[in-house]
Amino acid sequence: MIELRDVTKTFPQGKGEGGGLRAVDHVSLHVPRGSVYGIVGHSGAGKSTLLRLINHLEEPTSGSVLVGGADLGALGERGRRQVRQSIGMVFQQFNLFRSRTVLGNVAYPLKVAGASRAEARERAAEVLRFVGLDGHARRYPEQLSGGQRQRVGIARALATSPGVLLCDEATSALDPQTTHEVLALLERVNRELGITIVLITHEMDVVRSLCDRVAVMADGKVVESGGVYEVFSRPQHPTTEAFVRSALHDRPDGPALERLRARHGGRLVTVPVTGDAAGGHELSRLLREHAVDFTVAHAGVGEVQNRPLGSVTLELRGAEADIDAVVARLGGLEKAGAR
Ligand SMILES: Nc1ncnc2c1ncn2[C@@H]1O[C@H](COP(=O)(O)OP(=O)(O)OP(=O)(O)O)[C@@H](O)[C@H]1O
Repeated sequence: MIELRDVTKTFPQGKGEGGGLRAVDHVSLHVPRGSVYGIVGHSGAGKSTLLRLINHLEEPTSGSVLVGGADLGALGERGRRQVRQSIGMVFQQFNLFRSRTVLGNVAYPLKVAGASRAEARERAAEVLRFVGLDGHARRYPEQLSGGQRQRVGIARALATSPGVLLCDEATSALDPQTTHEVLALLERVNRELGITIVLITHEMDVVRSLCDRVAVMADGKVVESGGVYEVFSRPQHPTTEAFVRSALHDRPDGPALERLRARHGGRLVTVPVTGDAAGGHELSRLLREHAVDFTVAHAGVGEVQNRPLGSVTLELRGAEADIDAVVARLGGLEKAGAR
């Protein structure tokens, strides 16, 4: 649905190499039709610029951007406008017109696209029903809560029946409960309307609950990408590792590990838990074989894409030689805090 081929965007006013700032640096990315694709990264990593390249609010310095097979760079102004109309956008700060009603906000892009007043109002009412705000059509944005405003933002983005929805930190200004509701709505947008979603966020929890695929950006580059479960279970890049740990909260950090050591006299090992049940059986067999006893000292196991993921930190007790044998056999399983 969306393809970026070796895309670079340099801003001339930056202080980087050759006087320019490379906000997006040789990025290639493929977003399959019907997927929910998350782009994560710290502030300044280049996420917003990447999103703006997809709907051609920014032009790439080099490389090409294809949406639905059409190369945006090769299209004329009219073609680009058409492609842009097939892409909806949702913003962190909602960007609603304060002086227009909810219905007026949602009808606005339809009027711009040339719909009659009656058509625009009818379609706007329809999308407002979809987002559960049909009773609020005559209100003004400031009479609504943050979550309701974002639902209006989503309704406005859906009004022109786009094939793609781009979300720029769509839940970052919302509290956890409202975030949950907006993510559930975006999930319906994807599942019921078949709309491809690309969202940028600095919260891995958003990726975990909504996305099928994820790309991690650092310094303008995509440092890692893949299926959400694969990236969560085997992060390769330090930036990814930090994001994943922030969502899973599964391992004791340095100070927590010190407290565990003070509390538990035996040897501490951290063992990953994945969807692979065989790994769990292997662990209990090892402990039994070597007559090593255990206590759970710390655990963080949840679900990612409906499959278990996390880790447990165990205190092992038994003869030193037996514990050594278990720890050695854990081999591929990760040892942390072992002493
Ligand atoms: N129009 C512009 N002119 C000059 N520099 C820009 C422009 N837009 C972005 N940049 C710079 O490009 C880099 C990437 O910015 P971008 O907004 O894409 O990052 P981001 O990952 O979205 O960060 P944030 O989460 O803070 O929005 C930053 O160093 C930023 O200052």
